[in-house]
Parts: sequence; structure tokens; C-alpha cells
Amino acid sequence: MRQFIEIRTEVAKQHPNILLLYRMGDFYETFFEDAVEINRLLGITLTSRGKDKPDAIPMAGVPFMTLDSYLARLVKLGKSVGIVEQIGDPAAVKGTMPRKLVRIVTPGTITEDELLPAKADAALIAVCPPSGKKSPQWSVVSLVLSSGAFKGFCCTEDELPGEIARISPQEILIPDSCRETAKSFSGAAQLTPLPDWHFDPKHGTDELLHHFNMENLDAWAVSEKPGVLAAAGAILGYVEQTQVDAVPHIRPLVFEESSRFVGLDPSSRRNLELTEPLRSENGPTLFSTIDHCHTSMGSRMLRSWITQPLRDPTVPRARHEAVREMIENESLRDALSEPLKNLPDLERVASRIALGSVRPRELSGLRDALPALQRLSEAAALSRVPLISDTAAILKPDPALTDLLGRALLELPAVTLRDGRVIADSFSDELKELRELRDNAGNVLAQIEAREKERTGIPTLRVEYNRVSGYYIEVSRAQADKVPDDYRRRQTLKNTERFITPELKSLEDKALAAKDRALALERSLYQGLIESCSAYVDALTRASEAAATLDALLSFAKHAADMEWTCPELSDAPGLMIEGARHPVVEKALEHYVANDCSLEPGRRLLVITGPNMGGKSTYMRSVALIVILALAGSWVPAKHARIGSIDRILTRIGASDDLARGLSTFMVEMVEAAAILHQATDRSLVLMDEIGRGTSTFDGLSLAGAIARELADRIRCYTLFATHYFELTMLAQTCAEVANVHVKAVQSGGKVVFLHEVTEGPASQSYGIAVAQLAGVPQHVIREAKAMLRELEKRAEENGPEPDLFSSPAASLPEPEIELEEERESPEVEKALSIRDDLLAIDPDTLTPREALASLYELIQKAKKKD
Ligand SMILES: Nc1ncnc2c1ncn2[C@@H]1O[C@H](COP(=O)(O)OP(=O)(O)OP(=O)(O)O)[C@@H](O)[C@H]1O
Repeated sequence: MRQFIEIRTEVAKQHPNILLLYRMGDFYETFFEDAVEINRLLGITLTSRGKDKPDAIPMAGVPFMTLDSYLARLVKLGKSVGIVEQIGDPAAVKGTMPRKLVRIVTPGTITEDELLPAKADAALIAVCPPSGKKSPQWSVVSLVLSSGAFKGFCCTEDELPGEIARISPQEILIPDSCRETAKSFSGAAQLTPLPDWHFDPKHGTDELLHHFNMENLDAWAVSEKPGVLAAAGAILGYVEQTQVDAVPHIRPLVFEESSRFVGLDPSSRRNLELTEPLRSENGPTLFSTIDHCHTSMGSRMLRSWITQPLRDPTVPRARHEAVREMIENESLRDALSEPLKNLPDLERVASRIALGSVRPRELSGLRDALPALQRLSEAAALSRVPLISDTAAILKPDPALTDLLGRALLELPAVTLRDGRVIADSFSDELKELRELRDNAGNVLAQIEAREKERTGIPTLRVEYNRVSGYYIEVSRAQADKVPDDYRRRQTLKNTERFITPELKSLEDKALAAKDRALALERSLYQGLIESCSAYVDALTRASEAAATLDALLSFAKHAADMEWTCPELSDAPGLMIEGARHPVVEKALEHYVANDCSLEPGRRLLVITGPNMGGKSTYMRSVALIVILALAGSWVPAKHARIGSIDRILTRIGASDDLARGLSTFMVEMVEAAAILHQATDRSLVLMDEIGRGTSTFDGLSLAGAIARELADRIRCYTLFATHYFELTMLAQTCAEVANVHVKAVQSGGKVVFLHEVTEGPASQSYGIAVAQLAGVPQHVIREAKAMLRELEKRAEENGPEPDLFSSPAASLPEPEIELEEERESPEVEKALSIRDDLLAIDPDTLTPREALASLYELIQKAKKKD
């Protein structure tokens, strides 16, 4: 306990909140408040050390074999965990076993395969606030430890949440003084505040120079970016602390202009369900729909492409061409797919080679994958598209690595190095000899047994081994007096006597020593092997990136071919023109999807979309945004034809969700998002507005919606899809040149509303709200009452004369747009009911005799019974 307290105190100086797992034999134990916490978090049984004493210490432990599963759960709960290991050989140590903190596992610094999500990266980022003129923006540096990717960029405060959502980090390092501000952009990531001095540009420069062993940073374009240097320094320092002795593979720092990517704020990412479903946990997303990758690295690449669409069309265009070739050239597609199916997660194996924590089976997996890498390289070389053929040289495995792994490892090595059986005999003569010595004991023993049986004349004599007594000769007690003088008695049991001889003793020493020495040698050979392999980490990382690129392109090609997608045209002309747009996720779920057109261009920048609930307005708007994202990610798109101009941001205000966690009401969330859009949108942004203003009173909502639409169309001049149930907004088109009306079609038939999901020019003629409520199962009497109220409201509106045109302006006298309105057709049932109602209302009971009243009643019943 003294040792524990010393280590705990030391660790707590730097990391006050970590939970310490303390290796004791076959268990990792926790003590004191850690034990109480692990019991609370994971329900691990709480016991105590020194149970009966008044100062008993709370204790809870997990078996060492199952460490990973407990670590995974703790890290998922946002805990950072310190691991203290026994160092040295328990057999050789007298007194307290030496122990040491070997690693701190935090959400952003995980490298174990079992703890990492297969299809997403676990990124660690450091965020540095603006300071002075030299660093007027926020600076962000991200590091993915399992791939070594190390990137930095600067952005404005408005852009920060979107940029962080783009990276979707697991953990965010921030200076202590920023702790509160950071809560506004941290999302689901763990916030780890560090003392402010960790974010110091000078310290950052020193850390970078030291880590990358360089003289200066001139080559990296970051020397003039103090915020980036400060954040990079904080990350490197943190990684050093958490990895303790291991030195991870970190690639040179790349400075990225954040303006490279199409801006997508966190709520748009959520609303468009790019990677996370909005409602049910396992619902489909854009990513899950189009991910057909053979490898996890491919899936991660695909994910990063669709979450980071590019503004510049060069790279997406190159991907479109690669997809085209893969679709058209089936044999190329097959030749690339086959080897990919046989690749392990090279990127993560490479990172663990660098950390020195790679397991024997991962190395043998790498060895077995090298021929597949070679085949992939040969297949890529056959392509005519540079994006594919350029990977050939990168993929080609180094023959020296193939040779090394081929010689060093057993065909199927043991899972862990603990008991050996990893290195091949042929790799080391010394190892081979020691193993022979160890294994030959069996043969020698059989010889000794035969010889001794003969010498003593005891046919039941046996030479045996157990862990307590070592080698011994066993004879029955009845025969024990026949043993020769050189036998020395070791143990007397009920029916047998056990003896040893000097010869057996020396054999035992040799065999046991050989076993230990073989194991020690094997361990050191394995360490040497990892060190030799670390020379190939860089090449392997690049090969894994190339393989992932091919895999992601193949996935695009497969989906495009299966779903009949087309190659989008990325144009220099402004705006969007999409013919036959479909929603990539919804079209998979429906048998019959109605494709629609969308054109947004100068002179037609804002479409007011009206039509019934459930008519398909949201689906239409989302399909347009997703097509733009797919096109700029390099994928083909679900449309007959798509021409996409330059787009800098996609901003959405879709769906109402209360942000109760932040104490914001539905309407407040709606307005916060609308405000952000009005601040950020430019004339190259695509904006989706779904039913803005509905969360408040009708007139407030309508006025706000109208003013916002005007601002978007007239002043900002962005490309906007504006779905609304306020018919009044359709009048905007008369006064605002950039606004046009479209509506989703529906017809009423047999008293029911039928959605056609077809988007047509012009405003909708009615809202069908009550008909939709009826479809949804609202009770008949409520529907009847709603209809009566509606009529009353309409009547009053008529009596009060035409409504003042909210958006009146000199242009209000423009002629009505020529649009085709659907005819409202009431069902005969309803018509009959209405006519009976009219008859009823026409009766004045005070003027009728009882007989006349009865006659009227018969007449009405007769009319009601009459068939049409
Ligand atoms: N183009 C289409 N083809 C076929 N089905 C469609 C199409 N668009 C939408 N749908 C179907 O109609 C349903 C409702 O669509 P959506 O949510 O887009 O309607 P909405 O007009 O936005 O409704 P609300 O105004 O109530 O939000 C979808 O779940 C989908 O099943």
C-alpha cells in the first residue's frame, strides 16, 4: 500500500482525475475512492483490504485477461484510466514487486484495436483561442494516434463548432481559462482542460523540433501561426504523458486551410444524417447506406470524404473519373476487390508497431497480407486513371519486409508472447537449440525409465514430473527396498515412494533452464523484430492510405452501379441544376421513389416549397443537399443529371428538437439556428429552411419567416429551399425577383388525401392538414369539429375582405402567376353531408307544427339513406 500511495500521489500531480488500475498478479486492482467509483460505474464488487480492521481499505478488481473490455466501458463513460504494471520477473524479485505507470488511456489516445471504433477515427484535438493581432482566429490541431495523422488549421469563432464537428473528436484539450467557453463547441467529446502554460507557442515550437528532430519549422508553413504551434505543443506534451515510454508514430504537421471544405455546421450534419441517425439508434445514415468497403480503413476513408466535402472541384472530379473506370471496367473492379478482401487493418497495425505494442498475430496477419498488397498494386497499375494507377508504387510491399516477417514468425504464432511459441526455429540457431533441449527431456526420460526398470528389476517403476517436485522416480512401497543406493528418497505417499537421482536432477536443471532461456530469448527476438519492422511504419501507413482510397472508390462505384447513379458535373457556372433527384437513403427503403427536379440559379435563388404535410417537402430538400455533398465528396449521385456550381457552405434549419440540455426551447433553437444561417450564408451557400417560424404565434411566425426569406433571397443571395405551411409566403414571388414557388402535389380522393410526392412549379392550392390528421387516426368527432372550425374561420376571413398582402409592394399588382391548381374534389359522402347540413340549418323550429317537424325529420333521414 505504501508503494501504491506513492505512485498514486505522483500520478495525481499531473492527472488529478484519473482512475488507477494497479496490477497485482492476475488482477488489476483499484483502491480507495477509485474502488468506490469503479463499483458505481461498472458494478464491480467492492471488497476491502484488511476487512476486520477499522481502517479497512475499499478495493475492487478486474481479471487481467479481461482488461480491454473494462477499459472500453470506462473510456466510453468518459473516464481516463492509468495502468500500473508490475515490472520485472516475479520469480526473480524478492520483497515488494516493482511497479510503474506505463500508460494513461483517455478517450482521445486509444490505440488498442478492441477499444477503437472500426469504422471511425478516434481523434484528439487541441483548441487555442485567439490572442492578439498575430493570432486573431481560433487555432485547432488534431491528431489521430492510430494513424499518425497530425493536422492544424485556423478558423473564426462562428466556424469553430462546424469545424470541430467535421473532425468529430473524442477528446478536446483546452487551456484552463477557456473551460466554460469550450462547452459551447465540444459536442459529445470529452473536455480535458490543461494549465494555460501548456498552450505556449515557444514551448510548442520546441516540442515539434524535438519530436521531429528538426532544426527549424520553415518547411511546414506553421512558423507564422502561433496559435497552431501552441496547440501542437499541447497535444505532443499530452501524448508524451499518456503514452509514458512509448513513442507513437506521428506524421509531419500539415496546415490545412479550413476553407478547403464545404462548411457544414453540427446541426446540418445531424439533420442530414450523414453518419449518425437522428432518431432510432440503428437507423440508416448516408454513410451506412453507401459503405460497401471491404476493409475498415476503407470505411474510415469513405466516412472522412462524406463528412468533409471539398470546395475545390479538382479532387472530387478525379474521384468521379476513377469511379467511372471502375464501373465500366469490370475486370479492373474484380482485380482490385479480391486482394482488398484479404487485407487486415494495416493502418492500425502500423501504428502499434511504432508504439511497440503490436501483437504476434497482428504481425503474422501483416505477413500474410503482403502478397495481397502486391496483387492490389499490380491491379492498380492496370488503370488508366492517375488516381488509381498512382497507388501502384505506394502499395508495392518492400521485399525486405516480406523476407523478414516470412523468416521470423511461426506459421500461426501464439496470441500473446507470454508463453512463447511466436518466433520460428529457423530464425535463430540459439533458440532452436534451447527448444530442442527443452523438448528432448521427454525422450531422455523414456530412456532413463527403461534403463532403471532393467537395473532394479522393478517393472512398475516410472519416471514422472510435476511442478512441485520436478522429475522423480516412483516405485510402489512394496518394491521400495529393491532400489539401489544412489536413489535418494524425496517423498513417501500412501502406496508409493518417490526418489531422485543426481542424473535426474541435472536433467531437470538443464530442461527448466532451457525453457526459461528460450522464453527470454524469444522475447528479446520479438522486441528486435518490432524494432526492425518500425523502419517500415511510414511505408505501411502510406500503403494503407492508398488501399483505403481504392476501397472507398470501389464502394462508390458499387453503389453507383447498383442504384443507377450518374456522374455529376462540377461546373464553374453558379447554382444547381438537378434533374430527377432522389434521396439516397429514402430511395433504398421505398419500392417506388418519385424523382424530382431542382434548379437554383441567379434569378431563381429561393424556392418557396408548399404542399401538404407528409407530401415530401423535407425529403426533397434533403435530397438536394445530399446530392451536393456526395458530388463534392467525389461520389456519383442519385439523379438523372446533376450540374453543381461552386458551393462554400450548406446550412440547414430542419426539424425541431428542444435543446433542453442547454435550456433552450424549440422556438429558441429554431431562431438560434436561423440567426447563425443569416450570419454565415454567402452568395455561394446552399440553405435549407424547413417550416421556419412555426414554433410561435401565427403572425409572429409568418412575419419572421417572410423577413428571413427576403433577407436570404435579396440581400445574401444564397441558394435557398424554403419549405413552409404559410401560404402567404407564396406571394413573395410576386415582389421578389429571386423567389419562385414550387409545391409537392397531392390529391384528395374518396375523402382521403393521396400524396404524389411530385414537385411542380407554382404554389400549392390547399394544405390538406385535416385530411392528414384523419389519416393519422385522429378521432372522427375531432376531425368533424376541426372542419367546422375551419369553415367558420374561412367564412370570417371572407367577411372581413381580402387579407392585407403581407409582402405588398409596388409589385403587388403583378398578374397572378400562371400555375395549374389541382381541383379540389370533395367525396360524394362529404357533399351529401354538407347538403344535409344546409337543409338542417334552413329549418326554423319555432315556426313548425309538431307534424311538420316530424315530416322534416323523415325527409332528412330519407335523404341521408339515399344512395348516390
Ligand atoms: N419523392 C418521394 N417519392 C416517394 N416517397 C416519398 C418521396 N418523398 C417523400 N416520400 C415519402 O413521404 C414521407 C414524408 O415525407 P416528408 O417528411 O418529406 O414530408 P413533409 O412534406 O416534409 O412533411 P411535413 O410537412 O409534415 O414535415 C417520407 O417518409 C417518404 O416515405
